[in-house]
Amino acid sequence: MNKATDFKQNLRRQMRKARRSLTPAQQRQHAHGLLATLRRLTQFRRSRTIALYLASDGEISAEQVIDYCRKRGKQCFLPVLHPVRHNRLWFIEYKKETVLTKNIYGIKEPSVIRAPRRPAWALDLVLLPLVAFDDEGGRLGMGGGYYDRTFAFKQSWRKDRGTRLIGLAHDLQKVDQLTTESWDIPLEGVATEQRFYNAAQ
Ligand SMILES: Nc1nc2c(c(=O)[nH]1)N(C=O)[C@@H](CNc1ccc(C(=O)N[C@@H](CCC(=O)O)C(=O)O)cc1)CN2
Ligand SMILES: Nc1ncnc2c1ncn2[C@@H]1O[C@H](COP(=O)(O)OP(=O)(O)OP(=O)(O)O)[C@@H](O)[C@H]1O
Repeated sequence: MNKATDFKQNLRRQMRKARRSLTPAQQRQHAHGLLATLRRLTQFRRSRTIALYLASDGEISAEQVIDYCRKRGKQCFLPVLHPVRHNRLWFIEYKKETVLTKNIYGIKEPSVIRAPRRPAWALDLVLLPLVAFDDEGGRLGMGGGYYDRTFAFKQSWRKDRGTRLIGLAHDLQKVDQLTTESWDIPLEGVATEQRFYNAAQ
């Protein structure tokens, strides 16, 4: 294992532990603050089709955001591990009546049978879970490369077009600078319970 990989693994372990150590009261506060941050964001206000996630492992909860979106008539989608294409995500609409099942990581996701899917590029906004971030759009995920592979098409497109990618995190998950890999897809910014870190120049 090389030095950079070692560094990433250690950072993952450290950050996952830190976010899991938050108390239920802090988690609730952060979830509430996150919605306030997003409501101030033009990119969020303008989006009609939004992908979110169901939190696990201490991730900042997006459920208040989901409730808000539904009230505002925005369509919500959840990532589902692609049943055939290795390490890619599908996005399935998440309605009140959507049946959820646990995936191989124990994360709840919509059951794919007969569910309407949406290709990644046809979403207005994707709110991504992450393990660590910096203020230049760098993102460290769980290590599966799911989001990077799914959004690899963005690298060949003009940067200012198509699906917008914004990370969601607890403010404590911020680091000075992450080393970026050739396959990393940069985020436009990261929203936390405290503020929005804008990475777009
Ligand atoms: N809430 C949520 N949903 C998500 C993601 C996420 O990060 N958060 N993903 C973002 O990509 C995808 C799932 N990716 C994941 C990748 C690894 C692990 C994980 O727990 N890995 C174990 C080792 C698993 C193994 O046995 O191989 C670990 O690191 O402990 C979880 C989710 C899609 N859905
Ligand atoms: N576009 C891609 N094509 C092929 N392999 C890729 C691509 N993107 C990432 N990978 C591979 O996926 C693996 C995991 O990548 P990385 O550690 O950056 O994941 P991550 O961003 O932390 O995870 P996730 O997106 O699932 O939260 C790497 O070994 C990398 O080689």
